[in-house]
Amino acid sequence: VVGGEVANPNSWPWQISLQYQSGGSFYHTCGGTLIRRGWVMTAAHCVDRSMTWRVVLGDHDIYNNEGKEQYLGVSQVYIHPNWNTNNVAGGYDIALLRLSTDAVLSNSVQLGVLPPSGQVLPHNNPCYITGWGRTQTGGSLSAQLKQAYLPVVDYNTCSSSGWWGSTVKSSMVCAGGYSESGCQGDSGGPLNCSVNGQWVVHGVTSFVSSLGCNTYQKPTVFTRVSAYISWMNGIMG
Ligand SMILES: CC(C)c1ccc(NC(=O)[C@H](Cc2ccccc2)NC(=O)[C@H](CCCC[NH3+])NC(=O)C(F)(F)F)cc1
Repeated sequence: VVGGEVANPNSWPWQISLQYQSGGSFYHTCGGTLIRRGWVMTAAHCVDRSMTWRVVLGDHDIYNNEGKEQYLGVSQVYIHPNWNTNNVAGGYDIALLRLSTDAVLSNSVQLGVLPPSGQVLPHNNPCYITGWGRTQTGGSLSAQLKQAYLPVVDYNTCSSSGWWGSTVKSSMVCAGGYSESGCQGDSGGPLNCSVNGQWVVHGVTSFVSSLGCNTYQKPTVFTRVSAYISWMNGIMG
């Protein structure tokens, strides 16, 4: 996350850290959202290499154990069938992870609320991106979870020339586009939008400009969760 601030610990209790094993250690690679006690939603581009994954719930500082963390294995990865790893602009950047054991819910570990199928938010709807991603283009990951205010940029604006043009599809959500943005390592995490006074996870962090994370008029682009509700229900049952 470029800009914004460090979040209050566990104030986004559905945010997870997706980590891969290398040698004897695990490393943060993406964010995700706990959507059922046994299921995590993330980006397809996060899991299109087969690795040994783990999900960390209730985390704040990814480099220190503060006692509220739950470390769960991943028993199955479901990548959207239309995802094309060579074309993030094609959309379908969404995947579900079946956890090897169910999460134990608490103040620090809660389920994210998903939108109704088809819901599209208006321009400037208040949202926050959260994640442990780089804090500058080419920078390093954030040790502590960060948040940044990223209001919705409607499709009409986001797909206009000078903005993302035809790279962005209506199955995506744009947000931000000024000084705050997502960045590498935020992928797969939630776009948390305020709808009728409730936080709803409307996006899965997908891509930023290859010119740099907080590029002017290239808002962070998210998979629009409300376009994939029926696919997810088909997988999770
Ligand atoms: C034109 C279109 C096909 C397109 C192609 C690539 C991108 N962006 C990218 O590829 C930038 C590259 C980058 C590197 C370093 C610093 C900043 C940006 N990376 C990204 O946007 C990666 C997703 C890559 C998926 C493709 N394997 N996502 C993210 O970094 C995140 F966190 F914002 F979600 C954006 C659009």
